[in-house]
Amino acid sequence: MIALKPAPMTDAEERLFRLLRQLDLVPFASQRETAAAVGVSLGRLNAQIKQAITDGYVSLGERRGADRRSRVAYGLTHKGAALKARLIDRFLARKFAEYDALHAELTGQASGYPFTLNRISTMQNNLSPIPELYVSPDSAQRLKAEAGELVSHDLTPRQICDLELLMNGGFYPLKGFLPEADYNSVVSDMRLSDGKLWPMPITLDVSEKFADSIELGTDIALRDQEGVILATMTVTDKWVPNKQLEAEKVFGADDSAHPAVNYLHNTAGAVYLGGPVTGIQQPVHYDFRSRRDTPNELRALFRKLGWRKVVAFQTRNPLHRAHQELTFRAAREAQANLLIHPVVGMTKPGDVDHFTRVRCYEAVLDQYPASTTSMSLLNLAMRMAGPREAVWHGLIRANHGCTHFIVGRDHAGPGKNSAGKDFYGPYDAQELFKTYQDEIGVEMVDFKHMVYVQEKAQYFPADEVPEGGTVLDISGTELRRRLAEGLEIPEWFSFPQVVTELRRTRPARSKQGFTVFFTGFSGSGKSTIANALMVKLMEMGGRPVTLLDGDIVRKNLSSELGFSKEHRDLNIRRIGYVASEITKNGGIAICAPIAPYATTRRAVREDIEQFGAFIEVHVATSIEECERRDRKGLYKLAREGKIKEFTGISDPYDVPANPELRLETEATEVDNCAHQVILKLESMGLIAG
Ligand SMILES: Nc1ncnc2c1ncn2[C@@H]1O[C@H](COP(=O)(O)OS(=O)(=O)O)[C@@H](OP(=O)(O)O)[C@H]1O
Ligand SMILES: Nc1ncnc2c1ncn2[C@@H]1O[C@H](COP(=O)(O)OP(=O)(O)O)[C@@H](O)[C@H]1O
Repeated sequence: MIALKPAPMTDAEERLFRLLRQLDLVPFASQRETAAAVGVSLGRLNAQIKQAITDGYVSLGERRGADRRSRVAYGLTHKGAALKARLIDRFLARKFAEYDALHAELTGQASGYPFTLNRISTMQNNLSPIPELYVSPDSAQRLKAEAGELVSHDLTPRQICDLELLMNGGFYPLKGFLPEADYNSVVSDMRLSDGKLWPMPITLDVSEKFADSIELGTDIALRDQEGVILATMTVTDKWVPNKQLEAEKVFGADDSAHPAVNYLHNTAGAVYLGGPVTGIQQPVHYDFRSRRDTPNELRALFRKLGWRKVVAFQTRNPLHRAHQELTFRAAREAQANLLIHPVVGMTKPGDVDHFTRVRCYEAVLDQYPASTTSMSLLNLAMRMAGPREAVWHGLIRANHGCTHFIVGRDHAGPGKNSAGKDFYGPYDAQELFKTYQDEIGVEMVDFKHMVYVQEKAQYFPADEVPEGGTVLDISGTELRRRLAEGLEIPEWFSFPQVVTELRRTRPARSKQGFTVFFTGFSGSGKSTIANALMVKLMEMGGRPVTLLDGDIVRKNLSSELGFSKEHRDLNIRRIGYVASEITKNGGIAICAPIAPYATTRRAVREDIEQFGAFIEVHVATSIEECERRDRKGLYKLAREGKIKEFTGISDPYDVPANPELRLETEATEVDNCAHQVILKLESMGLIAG
C-alpha cells in the first residue's frame, strides 16, 4: 500500500484549520465562545476571523440570541469548507508527528505506529466510522443559502447516485468527482494517481456549453432534478475525455451493445469536470426510507448487533431459491452474518424495477434467520462492467463495514456484445477480485452457478452436482418468457410470494396493455377499420379500449396544429404519449393518424414498448384508390392547390418497412381487415384465444 506523507502543515495553517473546524461545528457561537473553544484570546480570534473573511473562507451571518435580538454570527463559506476538507490529512499528520515526538520524549522510544494516509487501514476496523464529505448540519444551512448564488449544474440521475455515495463515504477514498490525472490513471491502471486501488471512473460529465461557461477554480452548486442544492464542487479540472479509450479500457470494448458504453457515447456530456465536493445534504428518497443506510449507519448497526464478520450479497434481481441457497452457503462458509445489499439506483435497462424487487425481497426476508441477516438498499448506479465492477463493488462493501463479499457467476454482466458473444467470461470477475482481494479489504466468497438437482430436491453449485443427478435450471430469459405468457413457475425455482409479486407487475401478455397504430394515406381506411376493430375488442371485453382517431385528435388534442413536418411530428408524439399512458395502465389504445414519417413512428414505438406491445398496421391503399374514394373531397382541393402540403399529393409519406401487419383494402371487406388485426393480436399472445 502506498502511503504518501502529506506536505507539512504550518502553524498558520493549523490555526486556520482549527478555526474552520470550530465554525463548522458551531457556526452560530459568539466570538467569545469560539475563542475559548480554539484556545486563543478574543483579540487574536477577532484578527483571525477578519483575515479569514478577507480570504473568503468565512462569512458574516446573523443569529437570534436568547433575547430574540439579532446578533452577528460567523460561518464557513463553501471555499472555507473545501479548504478544511483538504487540510484534514495534513492536520492529522502533524498531530501524529507531535504524538510520536511526545512518545519518544516520555518513553525514550518511537511510538512505532506508522503514519498512513489510508485512515481505514490504520483503524483496522470495519466498525469504526468512515469519513464523509458532509459539513455539519448548521453549516449546511448557511452554505445552502450561499450556494444559491453560484452557477448551478443540474445533476443527471446517474450523477445523483454517484454523488450520494461520494458524500456518505460509500466511494471512500474519493473526495469528489475525479480530476483529470486520477481519471487517466483509473482508466489505464485501475488506480488513483496516489496509487490507491479504484477501478471505476466517477466523473461529472457536462455539455460543452456549460463547460465553456466555467473557469477553473470556480465553485459550482450541484442540484438534484427538483433544483435542491445537494453539494458544491470546486472545479479544479476540465477536459475532453477520450471516450473510445475509456470504453475499451474500462468496459473491454467500444461497443454500444454495452449499456455503459451506450451511456458514455449517447447520454454523457462531452466534457468532464473534476474537483472536491462539499456535501450539503443527502439526495431525498421518498420510497423505502427505513431500508436505506449510509456506510456509517450500517457500521453502527453492525457494532450494535456485535457483528464482527459480515458477508454482503449484491443483487439487481429478485431473490429466487438459488440465491437463497447461495447466500446461506456463503454465510456458513465465511461463518459470518449476512447483509442482503441490493442495488436500487440504476441497474441494467430492462431489469425488474426496484419497487417490485424490494417488495419481493421483503416477501422472502422471513425465510432468513433475523438474528444473523439484515437487508439494506444501496443507491448505486451500476455500470455492468463485469470484473472491474466486482472490484468496485468490493471496495464499496468494505466502506459499508462488510468483511466478505459474494461473487458468483457473471457478476455485473452486461449481456451479449453486438456480435452476439458475451463481453466477459463467466468467472473473469472472480479472477480479478482474487488478484486485488487484499487491497480491497474484503474477502471474496466465490460460487459457481447454482443449479437444482431433482433427485436430491436441493441446490448445488454447478461443479458439485452429485454423479448422475438430474440438473434443472431456468434462465433469466426463460423466466421472463414464462411470466409474459402466464406459464407455470415451479416451486423448486422460486417462492410463491415472489412469483405473485412479479406477476402483479408483469402480468401475462394477454392481460397487459398494448397499442394498435394504423398508418396510411387520408381515405385509406384507417378510421373505418379502427372503428371495426374497437367494436370487436369491446365485444371480447376484459380491457378498456380507446380510439385515438386522426380527425378526433386534431379536434381535441391538436386543434392549433397545421400540417408542416414539425406540426405533424408534434401531433404524432402527443398521440404516442396518450397511447403510452393507456398501455402502461393496462388498456388498449387504437391510433389512426396518417403519421407519414418513419422516424416519428419509431420514436412512438420506443415510448410505448417500455410498457407493452406496439402493433404497427400499414393500411396500404394506393394513393390512386384513395383519390378515387375522395370521401371528404380533399384530394380534389389538393389537386387544385387549394390545400397545401397534402400527404401523397404534395407532401411525403414514408411507407413502413417492417410493420407488424400490412392491409390491402381494395379487394378486402372492412370486417375481414379488422379480423386480420385480431388474428395478429392472437398470434402475439395479446388476446387469449
Ligand atoms: N395537408 C393535409 N394533409 C393530410 N391530411 C390533411 C391535410 N389537411 C387536412 N387534412 C385532414 O387531416 C387528417 C390528417 O390528420 P392526421 O392527424 O392524421 O395527420 S398527421 O398524422 O398529423 O400527418 C386527414 O384525415 P384522414 O382522412 O382521416 O386521414 C385529412 O382529412
Ligand atoms: N376494406 C376497406 N377498409 C376500409 N375502408 C374501406 C374499405 N373499402 C372501402 N373503404 C372506404 O374507404 C373510406 C375510408 O375512409 P376512412 O376510414 O375515413 O379513411 P382514413 O381514416 O384513412 O382517412 C371509407 O369510405 C370506406 O367505406
